[in-house]
Amino acid sequence: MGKCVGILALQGAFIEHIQHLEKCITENKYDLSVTTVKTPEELEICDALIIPGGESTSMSLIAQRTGMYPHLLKFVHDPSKAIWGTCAGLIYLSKELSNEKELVKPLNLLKVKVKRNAFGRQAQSFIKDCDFSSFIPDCTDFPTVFIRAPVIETILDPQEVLPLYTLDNGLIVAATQGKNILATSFHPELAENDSRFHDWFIKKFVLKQL
Ligand SMILES: NC(=O)CC[C@H](N)C(=O)O
Repeated sequence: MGKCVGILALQGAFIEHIQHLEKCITENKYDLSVTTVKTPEELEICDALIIPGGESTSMSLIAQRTGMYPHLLKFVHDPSKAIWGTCAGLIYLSKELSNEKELVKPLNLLKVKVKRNAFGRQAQSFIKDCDFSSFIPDCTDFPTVFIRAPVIETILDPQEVLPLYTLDNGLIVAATQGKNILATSFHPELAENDSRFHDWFIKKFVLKQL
């Protein structure tokens, strides 16, 4: 039976992730299914989990109030699962927050210290063409969306966490940990009609073909 990719749907931009994944599955005939995850039963059937962008404070509070927190904690710490956090998802996966941390109880997985809203507020959001060809073949011009984005301020375990993409000013905005964890401070799910990032995630982290 094919693997199942879950998208945490407590809060935030989960629909866009589903649309990209379904496009990749249809176009490449991957033996994969996609499901939203709001309950422990939905999480149980997943081999991978994407934690979307949104608001990490809200996501954290909802996870605690609905009783999902311990289930998420167990799932993301299982090394057989593929995990990807985008923006608020990156914050929620991290071990340490350097600011605005009062109401967030993170999943304590990604061995980094993260700064929330590192580029300022909503008005300072931006889209930038980024060259991801060092890890996605021929992807030199990915329309990369940053919305009140965090940055990885410190890598706490350089043996395990590798920077994947760094902006010209030296800020780390994407990283991997081991072979199963990906974190991006930007939103590949908001790239219109461009599913190259999702396709790479499927191939490298879910199907482990790369
Ligand atoms: N686009 C986003 O996911 C924003 C993240 C938000 N600024 C937070 O701190 O949770």
